Amino acid sequence: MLKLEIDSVNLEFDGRVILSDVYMYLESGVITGLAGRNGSGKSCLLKILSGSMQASYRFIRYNGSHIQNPASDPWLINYLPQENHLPGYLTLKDCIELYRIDEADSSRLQEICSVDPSVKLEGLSGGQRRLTEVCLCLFSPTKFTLLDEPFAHISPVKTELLCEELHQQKSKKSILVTDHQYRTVTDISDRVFLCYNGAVREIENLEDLRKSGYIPKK
Ligand SMILES: Nc1ncnc2c1ncn2[C@@H]1O[C@H](COP(=O)(O)OP(=O)(O)OP(=O)(O)O)[C@@H](O)[C@H]1O
Repeated sequence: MLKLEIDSVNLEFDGRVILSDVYMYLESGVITGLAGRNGSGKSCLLKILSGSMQASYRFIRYNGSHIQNPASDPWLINYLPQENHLPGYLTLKDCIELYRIDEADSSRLQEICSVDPSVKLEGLSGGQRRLTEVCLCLFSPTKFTLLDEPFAHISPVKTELLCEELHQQKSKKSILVTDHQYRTVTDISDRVFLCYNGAVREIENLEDLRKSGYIPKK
């Protein structure tokens, strides 16, 4: 089993504390959900874990050993930001190469996205482009995949297909998902963390999300 831990995360912007002494962990074969109100620090935590944002302090361990920069190993973590980030002039075929996706997974990706490999990303609709960027991360052979709002702009039928694929892929890797479609996130996740008041803790059930004020009272 592979384990990635992030510990003692402190993040401030202009003296405003965003994350304080945060600990969270990811394990292979597991889908981890991350919930929390707007602005609670979820995206920042994913960026810090992926190595794309500096924190005032953070300590990352991979299988018990400290790692300085998670981004230095291209096979370790990939990260889907909240906004689409791939240049529009790339075709799906270019992206499949860039993400080192093998032939079998590439066929599956094209099936889910219903996109021709010769099409440029700029020629896709908002939802098609989002789904394509999500699937590229998911099918890429990294050990950990961090997905920030993978269900945004995606139709119900494609959301269901994507959830099925997340289940398939978790046998090969560890997946972290944060998204405000909290029912989808809690349904697919094996464990769920809540980002609240600068801290992150594991929750037991939807009632914990309700108590935190993240989801409405019944
Ligand atoms: N580069 C930055 N400079 C200043 N403040 C920032 C920066 N990036 C994030 N923040 C602030 O940090 C806080 C946490 O932001 P973050 O994007 O992590 O929230 P989030 O939980 O992902 O929210 P949402 O659910 O709305 O996407 C917010 O108050 C945001 O304004």
